[in-house]
Amino acid sequence: MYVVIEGIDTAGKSTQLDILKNNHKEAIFTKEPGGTQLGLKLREMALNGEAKSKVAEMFLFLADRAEHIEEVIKPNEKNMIVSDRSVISGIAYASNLPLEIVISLNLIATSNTLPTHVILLELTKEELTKRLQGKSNDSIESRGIDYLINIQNRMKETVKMLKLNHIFIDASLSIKEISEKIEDFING
Ligand SMILES: Nc1ncnc2c1ncn2[C@@H]1O[C@H](COP(=O)(O)OP(=O)(O)OP(=O)(O)O)[C@@H](O)[C@H]1O
Ligand SMILES: Cc1cn([C@H]2C[C@H](O)[C@@H](COP(=O)(O)O)O2)c(=O)[nH]c1=O
Repeated sequence: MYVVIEGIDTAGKSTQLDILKNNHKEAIFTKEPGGTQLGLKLREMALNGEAKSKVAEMFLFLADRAEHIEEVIKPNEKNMIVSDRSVISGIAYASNLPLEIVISLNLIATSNTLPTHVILLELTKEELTKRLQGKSNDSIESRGIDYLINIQNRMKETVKMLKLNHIFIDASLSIKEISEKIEDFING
C-alpha cells in the first residue's frame, strides 16, 4: 500500500502524518522532496530559490522523485508506505507547463509507479490566508495565495486525470475529524 498525503502548503499534512505515525508503527514514513540522501541536497537547491528558471526547478524535483521511487518506494512495495507529497505535487506545482506534458515527464521519473491511496487536504482561500500569516514562508510559499489556490486546483485535476484512488478532505474540519476520515479511507 502506497499512501500519499497531499495538499498545498499549510493544508495540515504534517499534523495528520504525526497522528498516522502514532497509529501505524509498522509503516514506512517518507517525503518528497528530500526522502533520500541525494534528495536532501536536491530539496535544499529547489527550495532556496536559487533556480531562476522554472524548468530547472521542476527538473530538481523530478530528479528527487526518480531517486525516491528507486530507493524508497520500489524496495518497500510490500510494506505500508506513507509519503508526505508525491508525483501529484510534482505535476501541480510545475504550473508553467501544460498538465499533459508535465504528467509525461513525471511518469518517466516514477517509472509508472503511482500511489494506491491519495489523501488530499483541501483549503479554502480564507483558511489558507490565515495559516500562511502564522508562519515564515519559503520561496514557493512566498508566491502567494492565488498561486497556491491554482496549484490546489491542478492537484485535484491531476488526481482525476490519473484516475487515482483518492479522498478529498476539507482541511478546515477539526484535526480529529480529518484523522478519522483518513483512517476510514486507508482501512476501507
Ligand atoms: N484541522 C486543522 N484545523 C486548524 N488548524 C490546523 C489543522 N491542521 C493543521 N493546522 C495548523 O495549520 C498549520 C499548518 O499545518 P501543518 O504544518 O500540519 O501543514 P503542512 O501541510 O504540513 O504544511 P507545509 O506543507 O507548509 O509544511 C499549523 O499551524 C497547524 O497547527
Ligand atoms: C514535491 C514538490 C514540492 N514542491 C513544493 C511544495 C512546497 O512548497 C515545497 C516542499 O515543502 P514541504 O515543507 O516539504 O511541503 O516544495 C514543488 O514545487 N514541486 C514538487 O514536485
